[in-house]
Amino acid sequence: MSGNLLEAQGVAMHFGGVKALDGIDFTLKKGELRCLIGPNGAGKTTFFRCLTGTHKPTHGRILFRGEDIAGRERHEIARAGMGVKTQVPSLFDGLSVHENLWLALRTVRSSRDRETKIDEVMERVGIGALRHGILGRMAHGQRQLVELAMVVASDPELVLLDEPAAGMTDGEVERLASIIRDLNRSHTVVVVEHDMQFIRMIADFVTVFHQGRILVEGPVGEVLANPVVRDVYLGKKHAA
Ligand SMILES: Nc1ncnc2c1ncn2[C@@H]1O[C@H](COP(=O)(O)OP(=O)(O)OP(=O)(O)O)[C@@H](O)[C@H]1O
Repeated sequence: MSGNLLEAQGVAMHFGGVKALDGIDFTLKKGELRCLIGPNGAGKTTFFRCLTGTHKPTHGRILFRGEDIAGRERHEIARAGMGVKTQVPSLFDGLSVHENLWLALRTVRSSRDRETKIDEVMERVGIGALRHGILGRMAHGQRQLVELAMVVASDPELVLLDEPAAGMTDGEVERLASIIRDLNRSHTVVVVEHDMQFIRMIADFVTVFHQGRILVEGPVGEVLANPVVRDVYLGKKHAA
């Protein structure tokens, strides 16, 4: 056993002739907050989808807690302890935030325990004021926070967030950044994001994707100052 929570070994994903991923070796330790960044078309979303079971990789292994999950169904991967924000299966627009969380926590038998858990999750994500708000009437940013609360409620070992700051106001982005940092005290977190301002707010360690490969990884300050990374973002030619 390597001691890694997640390990990708030689993961490739081909769509016809397009090599969206071309041999990804990636490791993540328990307790990390890792950001996956890279320019458009770099392969971040494809990698995320391989991790969560939306795509079955063409080649390679994905070990989660030591077990190969590559190609498994999404619900099996979720059950193994991965919480994914883009795929919240049971969000009801006609119900309130409290009602949605109540349903999400139906495996908690005792009503009192369930209420306690709901309060805890709402406080953690800072949505106590939205408790009785109807989901379908909420602004985009508020809804994003509710979706995050649904993921937190399931108490996954690993939280995967795909562009969580997309479409949020500056204030909401700041709040989201502090929620994610707080969440990382108890959970391992992976964030796919191309908003650099947001990356600077939350990241310690980043992995840069480029043309289906990992170009470089390291501490955020070092990586963002790397001239090769800058060139890739500015679209200058670079032989990876
Ligand atoms: N379902 C698909 N069919 C064919 N090609 C695809 C498919 N999904 C992704 N690709 C291609 O794979 C490459 C990587 O795309 P991907 O969406 O993973 O990049 P990304 O880094 O997430 O980009 P962005 O930041 O724009 O979301 C791109 O060339 C894209 O066109």
